[in-house]
Amino acid sequence: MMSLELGRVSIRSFAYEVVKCEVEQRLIPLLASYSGHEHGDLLDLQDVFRRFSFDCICRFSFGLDPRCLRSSFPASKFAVSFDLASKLSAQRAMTVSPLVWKIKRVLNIGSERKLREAISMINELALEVIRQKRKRVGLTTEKDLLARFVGTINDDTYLRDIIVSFLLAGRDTVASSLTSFFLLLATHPQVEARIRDESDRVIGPGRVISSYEQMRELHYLQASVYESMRLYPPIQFDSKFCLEDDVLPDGTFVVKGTRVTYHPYAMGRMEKIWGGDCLEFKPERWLKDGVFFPENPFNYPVFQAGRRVCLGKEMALVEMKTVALFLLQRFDMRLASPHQTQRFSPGLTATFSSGLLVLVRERKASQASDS
Ligand code: HEM
Repeated sequence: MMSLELGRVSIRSFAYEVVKCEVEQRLIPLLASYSGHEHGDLLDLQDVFRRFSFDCICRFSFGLDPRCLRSSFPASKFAVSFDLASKLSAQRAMTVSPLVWKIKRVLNIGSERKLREAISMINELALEVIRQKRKRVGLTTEKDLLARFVGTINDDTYLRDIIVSFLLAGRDTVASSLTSFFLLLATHPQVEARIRDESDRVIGPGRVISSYEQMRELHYLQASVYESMRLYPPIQFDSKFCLEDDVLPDGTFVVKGTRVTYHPYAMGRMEKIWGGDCLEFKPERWLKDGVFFPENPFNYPVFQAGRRVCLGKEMALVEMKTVALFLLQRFDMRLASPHQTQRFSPGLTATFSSGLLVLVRERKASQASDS
């Protein structure tokens, strides 16, 4: 049901409207307020994109606006509880023995107590949003996911779990993909220039994209986004547990109960799949005669593959491409420490441990239209 709904053009257009509004009304003004400080304020783009993606996914899923991206950088209760719950869950997954957290959970102490409190805060807020939404059924023309489902799903707890899983799935992943994309653009100015050229050719010099449909013609941009996630997949590895004895396509026998892990980060850097230049950032590898050509998803499992493929893939691509188009047209960004090696923090989603500090400069009107 959810995949059918997300496959509709109307929901993709709605995703585009949400993202465009957040970009124009919050992201651009925020970056503009940081531009012009030649040696001045550095902006942590990773933090900005986390706030941005939380606002977007909440508006898309619930029709709720946590306003995390206002320039005062307010801390939303919802976002703080989300952060805490994600961090504590990741820590659980990394403990040597699950026995430790299981005992803490039974005794309701330490990290398990904090996790329980954070989850109940999220659940309360989510249920309140659902109750409010039910009151408005038939009275408004809201287009978010929740509004599409309140009429057909009567079980509030089930509805809450669907929506919360969307927030979880669609926040840090998008923030991570945007952060590494802008890192790669900052270190590959020739790719940045080609994205601007393509945008000028398809959309028009100095003009901003006006519809979701226009985006389909931007093949080089699509290739750049895919290429960036090949090198920096937001979910670097993922595990599944085998329910029954099984045999993998290469003939490997897997006994029931085995944990099987696939590793998109390693796969994205394998010569066997991508050739000798696998470590280079080369969007061209995704183009045939200038047209984007997708790789077999089993070789590129960034959104997973098969029946449990990511349901928000299109929304994620819309978000990334919209942000790229608007920001590249308006700003130049330089890394504060161009030679710094980025290290990842431990966690469920790839995050740079020192953020991504940049200097922002607004492009002159002439540059923006002649690029
Ligand atoms: C670049 C951004 C994203 C990446 C790389 C990504 C990747 C993935 C991956 C690898 C999975 C499979 C996880 C598993 O089964 O263990 C997944 C599942 C999922 N994703 Fe995404 N995702 C992204 C953005 C989004 C967004 C924006 C949304 C929501 C609008 C979303 C919604 C979902 C949902 C609902 C599932 C669960 C599907 C199921 O269990 O059948 N994702 N995603």
